[in-house]
Amino acid sequence: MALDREAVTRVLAGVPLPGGGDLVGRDLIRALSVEGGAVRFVIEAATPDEARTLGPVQAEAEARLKALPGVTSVQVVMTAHGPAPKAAPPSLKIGQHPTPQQGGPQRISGIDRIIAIASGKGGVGKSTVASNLAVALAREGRRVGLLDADIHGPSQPKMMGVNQRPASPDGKTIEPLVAHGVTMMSIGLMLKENEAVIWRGPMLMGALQQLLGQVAWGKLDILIIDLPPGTGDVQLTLAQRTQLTGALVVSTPQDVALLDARKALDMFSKLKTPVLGLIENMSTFCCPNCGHVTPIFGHGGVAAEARKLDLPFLGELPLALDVRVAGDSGTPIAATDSPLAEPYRALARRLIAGGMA
Ligand SMILES: Nc1ncnc2c1ncn2[C@@H]1O[C@H](COP(=O)(O)OP(=O)(O)OP(=O)(O)O)[C@@H](O)[C@H]1O
Repeated sequence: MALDREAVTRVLAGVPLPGGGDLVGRDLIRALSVEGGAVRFVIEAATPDEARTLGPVQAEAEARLKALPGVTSVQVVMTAHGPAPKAAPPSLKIGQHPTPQQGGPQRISGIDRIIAIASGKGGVGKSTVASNLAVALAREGRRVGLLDADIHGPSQPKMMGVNQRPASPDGKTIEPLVAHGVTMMSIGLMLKENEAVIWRGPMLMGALQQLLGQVAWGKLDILIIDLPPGTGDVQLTLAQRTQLTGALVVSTPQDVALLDARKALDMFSKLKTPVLGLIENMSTFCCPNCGHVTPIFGHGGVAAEARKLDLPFLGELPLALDVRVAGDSGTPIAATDSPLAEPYRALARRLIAGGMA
């Protein structure tokens, strides 16, 4: 039987909690995703203290899931409401409380434009678009930065093929890494592998502020920010503190993804962040064997939505096995000579022509 959310939920419902009840019954599971054999979710504790007592529960849940047939990997993140713990956050002091900021959103010196890549729903390919667009823009000669701000599931280190810990010779400035011509930084590079993230609210804002302000980005034509999916703290903090050129919203053509994309669009409108355009990912599926093209998710939905909302439609990106394989291998397809690099090149050129990159 194929692995699915129900099977995973059943296992989690069997993991007991110290004070009675179980992980599912007491509603502690958030953002559960099951992709192939990869299971990811967040355990949301009420307080940082409770998060600490749930350590053994997290380990038990991981062990039980790993024993479930079909599971190849389990990634669990712990979050907590309430005041952030006083204990030192990860090294290089990423994750400190934010410092007060006078005035409204600010520019980052040396960076001409900042574009956030957003999606309403997880798993629609936002990170894939961010990395490929960054590489395609760099191939067009732009000076490009890529900031992975997806605190709960940073995927850019894997997609861009980097895993070194960034250096901080002076203990204050963080030196970004460079991959495929792109200057990059990810919150994932600052955390130890499997380290539980128990930041919420202020700590999260502090971490983001540090990544924007303490990373030695140098001179950039454009900084691309890969946001977490949805409409949460990171999006809010970013729009309130940083002068964004605008946001690009990625969606698949399915109604359910579009429904969530509308929520993201509504959030940007409330935050007064211009939406520069919509992108349809997984538009059509090109069979790697016979070349036949199928609109698996009902191609054209995002273009129609863009027309309806009077927003620019910036392009369609096909669903293709090679795109995923390239992302998994650390060399985005846009960095290769594959014909599948073409739609990303076209997107990059379109942004450059429109003065957005
Ligand atoms: N056009 C595409 N063709 C094939 N696979 C794709 C494509 N776009 C994304 N994928 C694959 O789908 C999965 C999810 O993509 P990705 O991580 O980019 O999505 P996301 O929206 O950033 O997800 P998350 O919400 O987890 O941050 C990845 O395995 C990725 O390789």
